Amino acid sequence: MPVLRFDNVSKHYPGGHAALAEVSFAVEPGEMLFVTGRSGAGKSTLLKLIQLAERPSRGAVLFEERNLARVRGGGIARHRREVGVVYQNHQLLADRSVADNVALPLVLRGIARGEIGKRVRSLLDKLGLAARAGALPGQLSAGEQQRVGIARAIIAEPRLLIADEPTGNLDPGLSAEIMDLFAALPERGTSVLVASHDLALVKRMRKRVLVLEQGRLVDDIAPEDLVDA
Ligand SMILES: Nc1ncnc2c1ncn2[C@@H]1O[C@H](COP(=O)(O)OP(=O)(O)OP(=O)(O)O)[C@@H](O)[C@H]1O
Repeated sequence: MPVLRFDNVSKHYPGGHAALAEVSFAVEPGEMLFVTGRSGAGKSTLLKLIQLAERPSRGAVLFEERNLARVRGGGIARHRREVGVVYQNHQLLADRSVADNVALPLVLRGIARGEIGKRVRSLLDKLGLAARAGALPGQLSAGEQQRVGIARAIIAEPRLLIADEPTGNLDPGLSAEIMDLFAALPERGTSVLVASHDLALVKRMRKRVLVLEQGRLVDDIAPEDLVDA
């Protein structure tokens, strides 16, 4: 059963042209893929539909075969807990430590304090952030901040992780490091969908690539069909 399925999805913003037009694709459990396209092609809109930040004008978005159109009220918060989100600008809480930022999704789920401490320490360790646990976000480098953002997005082991231009502010070396982190996630069973316009980086990762052009899905490229950047 796919984790995520877009079935003929179109999105028109009020007064605008089609931001997405008849887009269909499915993401399998543990799969990593990219969505790419020029500025305005519809990448962010596609991710917003998955988080229920926007609703489709036509067609259906299905999460584990549940039509998100039927998810309303308290169901929206429950759905969002199953989808981890990594933002370009981190959106970390400036007055909380790294450990507290990463712990937040577990605190919101009411998990016991001792268990939270254990899970946060173990993940920070894996991401090379153990020594920064007590630091405030403002004391970290851009790459470290992005790793904290990723840690927060994956600590509760979401079924799907989505990221919008997660390496937008980072230099090429750090971008590659962050992408490698994402690529390791499917091993935990998390599917990963990354929007990026950095074609060289996308090609280097050798994963499936969806190509959007003016809201249309014009290509769905298998890893073995990617040519070298
Ligand atoms: N809230 C909105 N209201 C009206 N039009 C919007 C809104 N959000 C996006 N659009 C339009 O929808 C289209 C797709 O935008 P979207 O942000 O999804 O593209 P994108 O591929 O993510 O671009 P970028 O790489 O610049 O972020 C664009 O024409 C954009 O102007």
